[in-house]
Amino acid sequence: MDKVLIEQLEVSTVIGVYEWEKQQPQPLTIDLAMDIDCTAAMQSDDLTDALDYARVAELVTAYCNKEQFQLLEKLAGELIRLIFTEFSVAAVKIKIRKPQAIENGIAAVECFRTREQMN
Ligand SMILES: Nc1nc2c(c(=O)[nH]1)N=C([C@H](O)[C@@H](O)CO)CN2
Repeated sequence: MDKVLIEQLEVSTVIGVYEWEKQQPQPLTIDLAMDIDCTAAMQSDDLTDALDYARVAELVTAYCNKEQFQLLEKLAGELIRLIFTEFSVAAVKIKIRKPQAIENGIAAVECFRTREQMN
């Protein structure tokens, strides 16, 4: 299966289980890999036949700006659901890094779901 990727998308959102984390947004970095058949775009050279990664990035960024969750897992699941709702992709892999979570490393969550798994 072909994939359209977005790597190291920087967003800001209110996320965390502790009270101090709920007071202000913090940075996250998101990688997305979306399974989609690129045959039509290969042949036509037309953006309307492609998954427009710029639109996906805008949607994900706007969603993170307005929503608030405790867990990275919840945000990952909601972003996967949003992408399936808005775009004709067959599967989504998402990795969300939370650089400020731990002092001596980078915490992250990675999730993969097919469209069927989310139904
Ligand atoms: N698996 C997870 N573990 C933790 C999360 C999370 O979202 N998923 N979140 C926290 C806290 O919010 C932490 O980031 C504060 O430093 C702890 N563990």
